[in-house]
Amino acid sequence: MPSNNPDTGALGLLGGTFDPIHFGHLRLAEEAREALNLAQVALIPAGRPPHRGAPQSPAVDRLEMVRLASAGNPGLVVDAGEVFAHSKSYTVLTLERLRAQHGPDRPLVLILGADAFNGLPSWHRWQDLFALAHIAVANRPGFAPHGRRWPGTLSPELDAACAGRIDTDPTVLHQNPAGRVVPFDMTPLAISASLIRDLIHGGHSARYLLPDPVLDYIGLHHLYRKT
Ligand SMILES: Nc1ncnc2c1ncn2[C@@H]1O[C@H](COP(=O)(O)OP(=O)(O)OP(=O)(O)O)[C@@H](O)[C@H]1O
Ligand SMILES: O=C(O)c1ccc[n+]([C@@H]2O[C@H](COP(=O)([O-])O)[C@@H](O)[C@H]2O)c1
Repeated sequence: MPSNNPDTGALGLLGGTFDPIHFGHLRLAEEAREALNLAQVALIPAGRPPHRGAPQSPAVDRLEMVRLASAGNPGLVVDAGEVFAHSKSYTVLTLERLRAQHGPDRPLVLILGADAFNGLPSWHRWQDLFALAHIAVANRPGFAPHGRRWPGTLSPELDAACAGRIDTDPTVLHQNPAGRVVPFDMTPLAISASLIRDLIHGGHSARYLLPDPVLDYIGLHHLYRKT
């Protein structure tokens, strides 16, 4: 039986630009926590995401929106270790920090949407990620893997790196601290931060795509509006 102790049980890690955080992120975290029996999921807003331009909203606002979105859910915690750093938010460095913090035995589970997982071979020191954490991959509308065809659609290098690591039984995540790749299904939600930014920029409503307190914060701070 996996431990749900918030200090020792498997810890999920969901990094993102969160510009802004939305229900796609929150359901990803919540469904991962439930489906994979994670003790908690840490939301880790990126300061300088490596593979895209600078976020539209300042770090302080994106962090506050993540705090507002996760408030009241003891299954979610906020990790501000990346968001104010001046260096790029390389996941391998964050995993090294968290591995040192939590010790060699605690299972760490990096949670990725299918789009992020497909891009893994372009990440900094990506092959080292497997020694530091497990990887759990969720479906995302518009991005190919998984279901019955997965992992047949992976790029050859990702396919090779995942060989012998893939398991559909999430209990493996609790038997080792790192190294397994587990696909899981979440409620498909075709929500993206860029859609929300575009709606607000165009003067349209983004209501019901993200939590009301986050939408209120966006309004109060004039984020994503036409200048
Ligand atoms: N609707 C969704 N369903 C599943 N996974 C998602 C969804 N939205 C975001 N994710 C995942 O959350 C993580 C962080 O995503 P990110 O902060 O880049 O959000 P985004 O909505 O993709 O942003 P943008 O539209 O600005 O690219 C990634 O692993 C991504 O795959
Ligand atoms: O480590 C890398 O090279 C790397 C490259 C691209 C993305 N990431 C991380 O993946 C997460 C999602 O990134 P993004 O750009 O889709 O918001 C976020 O935590 C980023 O820091 C990490």
